[in-house]
Amino acid sequence: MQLLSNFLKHKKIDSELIELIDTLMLACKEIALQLREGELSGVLGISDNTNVQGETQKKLDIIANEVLKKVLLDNPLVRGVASEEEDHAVFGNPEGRFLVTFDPLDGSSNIDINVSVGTIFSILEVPPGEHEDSDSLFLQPGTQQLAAGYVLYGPHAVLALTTGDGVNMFTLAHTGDFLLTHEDVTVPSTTREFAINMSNQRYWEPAMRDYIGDLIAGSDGPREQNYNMRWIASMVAEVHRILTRGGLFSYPWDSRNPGQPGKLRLMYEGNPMSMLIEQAGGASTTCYDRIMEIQPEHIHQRVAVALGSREEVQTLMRYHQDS
Ligand SMILES: O=P(O)(O)OC[C@H]1O[C@](O)(COP(=O)(O)O)[C@@H](O)[C@@H]1O
Ligand SMILES: [Mg+2]
Ligand SMILES: [Mg+2]
Repeated sequence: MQLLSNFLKHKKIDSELIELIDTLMLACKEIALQLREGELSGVLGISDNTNVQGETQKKLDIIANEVLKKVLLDNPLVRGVASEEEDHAVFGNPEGRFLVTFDPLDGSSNIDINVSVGTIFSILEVPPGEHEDSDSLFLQPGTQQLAAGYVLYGPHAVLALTTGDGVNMFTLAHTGDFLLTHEDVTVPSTTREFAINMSNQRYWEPAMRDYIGDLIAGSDGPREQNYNMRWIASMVAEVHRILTRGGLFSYPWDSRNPGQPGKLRLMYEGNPMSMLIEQAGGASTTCYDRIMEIQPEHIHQRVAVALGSREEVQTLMRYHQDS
């Protein structure tokens, strides 16, 4: 089985990008180790802090964030990083070529119950020209991403990676190497499985209520077939399932926070997951528009998300367009 860096060299990926991905994986391996020890290393539970989005930070949110920040900023290729857990972007080498955004630990409500969590990342290039260090360097649409991926810390740790030429998966071996385990992953275009937090149903737009209502009606409704439902409350695990066997995942706008486009974050969750899903032949939208074409206005911007098997996402969009 091929090593991650050999595979990327073989694919003729830019050597600096390979070096950056290797650096990211160093951090993810460290996070995987901390997670493995659980209660034994005293890393479970909540901290006394809240992040910029007003969410209580788990101890492991902070640890994962610190590991990624340190390892990445030690690499001179990195100009700066933006994290879900930091108020503003943090900068390293002024001559660095790359910008990295990350959700250090996605699905952190699952840590204490020993259910899968993950690190989601996106790699951008510093735009041409002279720029001061500021959040605005990161405000590029998802179409500008050079690479994106996640490491899912499940029963085994697995990296899903795209550098803009398909999606490949690598499993973390006991030797500490990521080895190629799935090449050219594709999302089936149709599905009978959906993932959404049904407890928010009464807050959704009528179009979303109608769409999900028709899935639930199954063979007795207009879709004339039965659908199954999953909700892990860990986007990284839901996307991994979709990359593995298809499906539809949505965290839509809801009226609990009417002024907020959605719960998930554009730069740390929406864009990287959209790039992976699109590169695997799926679709990723806000229910109305392609996520990767959104021009971000601030780094912590939120977004409504509906992604997965292409034909099912198109059906969901038709419900919204017709409403
Ligand atoms: O608890 P809810 O409202 O169902 O939200 C679950 C969603 O929130 C998230 O946990 C948000 O990510 P974080 O854990 O990084 O804040 C997603 O992974 C998941 O899809
Ligand atoms: Mg998250
Ligand atoms: Mg998180």
